[in-house]
Amino acid sequence: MESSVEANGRIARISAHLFPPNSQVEDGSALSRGDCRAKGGAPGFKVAIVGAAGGIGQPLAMLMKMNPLVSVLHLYDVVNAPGVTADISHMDTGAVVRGFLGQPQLESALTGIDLVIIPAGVPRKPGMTRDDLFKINAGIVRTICEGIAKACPKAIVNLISNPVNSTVPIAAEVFKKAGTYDPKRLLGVTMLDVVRANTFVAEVLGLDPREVDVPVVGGHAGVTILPLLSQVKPPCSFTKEETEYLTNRIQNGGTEVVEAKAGAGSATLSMAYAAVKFADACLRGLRGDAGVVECAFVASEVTELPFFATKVRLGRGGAEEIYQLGPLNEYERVGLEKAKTELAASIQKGVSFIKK
Ligand SMILES: NC(=O)c1ccc[n+]([C@@H]2O[C@H](COP(=O)([O-])OP(=O)(O)OC[C@H]3O[C@@H](n4cnc5c(N)ncnc54)[C@H](O)[C@@H]3O)[C@@H](O)[C@H]2O)c1
Ligand SMILES: O=C(O)C[C@H](O)C(=O)O
Repeated sequence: MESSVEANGRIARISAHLFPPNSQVEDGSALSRGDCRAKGGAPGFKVAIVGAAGGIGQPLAMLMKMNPLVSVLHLYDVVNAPGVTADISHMDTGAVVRGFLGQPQLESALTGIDLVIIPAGVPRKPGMTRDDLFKINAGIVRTICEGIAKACPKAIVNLISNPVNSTVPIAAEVFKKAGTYDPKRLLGVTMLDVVRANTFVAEVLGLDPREVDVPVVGGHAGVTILPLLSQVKPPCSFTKEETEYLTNRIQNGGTEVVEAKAGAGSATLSMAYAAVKFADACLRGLRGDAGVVECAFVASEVTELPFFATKVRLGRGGAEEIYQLGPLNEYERVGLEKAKTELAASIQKGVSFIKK
């Protein structure tokens, strides 16, 4: 039987591991078996979620704690981070969870991190566009990216905060200013558009959504969300009515949820699912897996715009290869022109916010 001194020493060791300097995790949450196991050094990546106590952040934290590629999970928010951290840390999976609360702890939350996922910021209410969130979220994203530039300039960044069409250019400008910009490592998350497109197309085709792959290009707002229905896998064709129904439904999927939630926010659960699907792909890329391809909003030369969402191949350096659009039909070519006009203005708005 172990002596009480040995037992105390072990508890002290666990506590020291769980309560890094500046961590706000409370004592009660510290003594979890999940942390004992991870003390052994489960191999994996260090992931931070910024905005971890929010509607997306909480289920995202839960799902990332379940991801075997994650060894350390930092949960940062300006409110409620200790409670969410205590809760998640009791899950008996490998990742060590640490909580960080408030601006003074942002740098500690980000230090040593491989992948930063950012769902911080306000969500839409009915009647609002994503661009209406710019005023508040632009400043939030700037602050977080300044922290990333200082604490983990080589991390892959998955940016979820809306309006993505402007927040990604904001992040790029912050990183340029700091001298840390690597376009391959900055990815705007458009995975929810793909998830929705796969679901809605599968409904129309009478297939299992897991068998369907719909490329969605452009950006992440209204007409900038451009599903390429002519490139659906498995190969299939749609009537004009089906094409219009599917394109409208995919472009307005976010608004559908905002209206159904009737003032209580926007998509959180499907977004957390999509964010984890995308983060997992980024981690597999970081690990060196071959053939990891997903859609994302990235710095791009596919069109004349400086940012555009297309399929990208994810590797050790982030978005290592950016795929061309492929052949478009007439309906998609018209959609592309509309998408580019709106995207150009949103990108410029983001750039000017930092350059002003
Ligand atoms: N890219 C996408 O497909 C997609 C999908 C859904 C939602 N979103 C966007 O994600 C964002 C978050 O949505 P939500 O429903 O989780 O909102 P929410 O209000 O439920 O949660 C946001 C969280 O961010 C935190 N936060 C605010 N300022 C912060 C800061 N400076 N640093 C760290 N955390 C901060 C808040 O405290 C809150 O916990 C919104 O902008 C929303 O529009 C994007
Ligand atoms: O629609 C929103 O405001 C949230 C998000 O961008 C979505 O597509 O669900």
